Amino acid sequence: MTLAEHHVPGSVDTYYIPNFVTADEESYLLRKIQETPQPKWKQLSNRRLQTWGGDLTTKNVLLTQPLPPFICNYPDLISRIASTGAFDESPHQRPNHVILNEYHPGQGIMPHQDGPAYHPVVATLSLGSHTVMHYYDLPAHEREPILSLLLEPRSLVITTREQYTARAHGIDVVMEDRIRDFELANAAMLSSGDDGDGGDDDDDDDDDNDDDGDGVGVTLFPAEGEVLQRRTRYSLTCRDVARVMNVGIETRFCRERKF
Ligand SMILES: O=C(O)CCC(=O)C(=O)O
Ligand SMILES: [Fe+2]
Repeated sequence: MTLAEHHVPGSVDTYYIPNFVTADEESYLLRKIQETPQPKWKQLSNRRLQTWGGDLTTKNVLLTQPLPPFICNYPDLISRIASTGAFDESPHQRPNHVILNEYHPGQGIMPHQDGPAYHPVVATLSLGSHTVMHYYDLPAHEREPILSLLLEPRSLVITTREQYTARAHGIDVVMEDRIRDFELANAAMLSSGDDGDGGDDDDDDDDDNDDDGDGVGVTLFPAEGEVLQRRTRYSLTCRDVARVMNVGIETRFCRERKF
């Protein structure tokens, strides 16, 4: 696979990979996430989150902690992300920091930028539900998005360079997404015929669009017409913090396992 094959048409520095993890891997990851102890969660006003890989100091140094085995060993998510080539020019050639966000239907994240602590590449895996991610020119408030992507469950979206440094991104606070309200830049890249229920699917072909000619897989999720009801979505936002300080004993960013 080359990253270029997954370039989102009309975008700057944005890549979309459907079915980056299998339905079985998704179920496993969701179970592991449910099993994490309550105190690991940080409650924010409109979502809750966990931080894996360590905490950032006020000077943007990562005090490294080991990443959980369920993103290093099985599935080998970190290596799989590294193998896309997206992190080839980042300081550690792979993510060393992951934010897990949980969004219930009706929750989202205000348009924002991810800031200077990270090398300007972010890879985000969606689990459990779709969402629609909007990208904005700066300043972001009260502007129409310049790019909108439907992020399917199990998909990976990668933004790099200018898309990272010169734009904001956000998720609307809505219970359902009216997919015709936005031009979805990745419409022709979506998987199809996949009911998203964690069962086995036979559509491993990334280019397998639906047949109705408009490129949007309208039967992907419980959908009435062109409205996609949101379910609870978990996202893993994976990035490389340039400056690290090893405070633990195991700080090799799960580099050693090869599959
Ligand atoms: O949930 C997402 O896909 C985006 C999360 C995000 O933008 C962040 O954590 O900075
Ligand atoms: Fe962000």
